[in-house]
Amino acid sequence: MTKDNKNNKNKKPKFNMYWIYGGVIVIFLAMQVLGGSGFDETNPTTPSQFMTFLQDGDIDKVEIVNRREAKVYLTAEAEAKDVHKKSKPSSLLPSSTKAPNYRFEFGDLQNFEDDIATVIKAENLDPRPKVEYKTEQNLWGDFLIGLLPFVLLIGVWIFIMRRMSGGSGGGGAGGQLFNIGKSRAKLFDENTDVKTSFKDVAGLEGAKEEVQEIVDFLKNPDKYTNLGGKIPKGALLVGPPGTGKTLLAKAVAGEAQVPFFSLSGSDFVEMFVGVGASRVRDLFKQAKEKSPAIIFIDEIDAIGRSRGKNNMSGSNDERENTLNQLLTEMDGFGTNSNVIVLAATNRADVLDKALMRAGRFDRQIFVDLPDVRERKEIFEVHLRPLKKADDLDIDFLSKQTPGFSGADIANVCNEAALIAARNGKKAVDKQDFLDAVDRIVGGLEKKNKIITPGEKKAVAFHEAGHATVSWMLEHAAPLVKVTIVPRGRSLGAAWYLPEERLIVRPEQMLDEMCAALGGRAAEKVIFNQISTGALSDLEKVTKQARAMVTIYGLSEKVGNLTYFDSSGGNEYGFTKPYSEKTAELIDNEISRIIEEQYQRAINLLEENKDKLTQLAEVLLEKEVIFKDNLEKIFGKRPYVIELPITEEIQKPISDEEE
Ligand SMILES: Nc1ncnc2c1ncn2[C@@H]1O[C@H](COP(=O)(O)OP(=O)(O)OP(=O)(O)O)[C@@H](O)[C@H]1O
Ligand SMILES: [Zn+2]
Repeated sequence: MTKDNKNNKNKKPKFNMYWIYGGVIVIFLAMQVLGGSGFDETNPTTPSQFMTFLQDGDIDKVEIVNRREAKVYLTAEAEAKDVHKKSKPSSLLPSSTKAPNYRFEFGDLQNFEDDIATVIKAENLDPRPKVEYKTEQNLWGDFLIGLLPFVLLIGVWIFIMRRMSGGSGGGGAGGQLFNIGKSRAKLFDENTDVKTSFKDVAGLEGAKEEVQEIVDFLKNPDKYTNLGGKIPKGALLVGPPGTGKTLLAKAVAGEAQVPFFSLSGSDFVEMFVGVGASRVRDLFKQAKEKSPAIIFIDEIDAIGRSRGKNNMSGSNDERENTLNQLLTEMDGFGTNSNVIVLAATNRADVLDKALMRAGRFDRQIFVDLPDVRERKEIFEVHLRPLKKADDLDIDFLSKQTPGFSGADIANVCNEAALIAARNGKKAVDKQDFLDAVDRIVGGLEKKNKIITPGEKKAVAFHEAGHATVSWMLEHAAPLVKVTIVPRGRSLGAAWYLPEERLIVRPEQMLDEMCAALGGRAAEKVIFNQISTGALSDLEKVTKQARAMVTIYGLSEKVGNLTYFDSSGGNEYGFTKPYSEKTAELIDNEISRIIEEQYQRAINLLEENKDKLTQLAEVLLEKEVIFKDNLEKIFGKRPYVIELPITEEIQKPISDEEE
């Protein structure tokens, strides 16, 4: 905003504010009167009576209002026959008026919906009773409660507006004020802004294929509707943060050459009653005007969280109203409106089931963390704008970044460029990338952390111990990288490639325990003394051993039984489901298992003391070693771990020592 404008505004006389207050109140009142249903006194009934009517096939339609009240419309026959007379003291309303025959509050929406579905199925009702969802505003309650903070906040807001001079000219503070119910969606126009295409989205083959269909729907809707098919209204992109959900949605818009409305679920939520719902309404109105179009709602969980899971505060009415409005809009627009809603979430499991019903977000598209091959493609995309050294090995980089999301990789590339620039290099080379990866994995390298040479040696042997043992054992996870560079709170770490196993055999568990104990065993073998550095190893091993004995029934002495309770277990937690004698047996078994594996690790390391020492020395010198260094010392690993080709590496397991 220009200076003129600002001055202008400051000159405005004060009474103007009161004028605005008055206007708001009048408009608010009018909205309530026009929009609200008022009070209609229809006969109350109870949920169980309702279920009886439903079973008898006497129900034509149920309207679910505000997710807590049902309005019931009987079928014409039921009304004519005047059945259920006993349950309703006054006469039925004539069927020409559309007032419901009954209304009642049911407790939990989910249960209620389930009950209805069960009855419909059991009775095989035909025609099926209709179930519709509505939002209605309660005339005075919401109004009075909503008004006070509203007025106060408007005061504050106008104050802030005047100072910040935000907004785009014209209306000034007043204009801003009346825009509160307007959607905050960012519009990317097809001609100018939506330039993203599938080429910019690396990997994600499956997801791209699925959204390709949506592109098709948007481009040639007739092709589908001519055959009587219905165009889907929405799809849910589900996946961890930073995996490219927003990118994918944008690419759909770019490929279909349609406008793209983008906003986040939290944009709907304001402290004012009714604002969210009105924003939803406005958003859909805008999108329909520009149709075909895509609406993208990021973080839909902000409004779509299922009811009753996390609300104690009672402040969720507003969120629910917003959700209801969204559902109503999605149900409302015809299949021919050519607006497709894409929504993204990290957690589909917390979403209200109502969102996933047919005709809403009935498609789920999974956007997973990238595997090695996909990571390579993502690197290629983000390396394009960088000046990189000629010998940069992208395969190597993608192998070094298991568990990284697309956003992490974009971050690595950027960070590497910054590091190279800081060091005055002409091109970004391998070392810059490795430093960037380290920085992102474990925070800044603490080069200045005070660690004595003795400590460093101990850490090197400890980590070398892990590496040696896991190299020698068939079922231990193969190592990716070992480091003794202090980082964060840890002095060293080893990264493994975990295998995805569905069924784990005891040999595998034991090998893993042995490898985890390899650190302490190495300290014992080399220095004949142990340290506190193995805390996290011991914790892991103890848990594993306990699980073997008490959960998986893998101890012969305890037998084929489990003390695991899938129903959540004993809520009081002070009685054990076994006797003192068994408790002792369990303890003995746990320590026997651990002791055996410790001894095994010791023996292995005694036998390979020279190699262990060699490895530790390389570690001390280089601080970081990879698989290749291990192969130089030990030769090729005799055991090949067969990894599925595509789904290779999940998150690295890092074993960190305090
Ligand atoms: N598959 C990919 N190909 C290329 N770049 C990607 C990919 N995935 C992510 N990125 C990069 O990461 C950035 C962030 O991704 P995006 O915002 O789409 O993630 P998101 O899944 O929507 O994350 P969030 O759940 O946090 O909203 C993108 O702008 C892009 O630079
Ligand atoms: Zn360790």
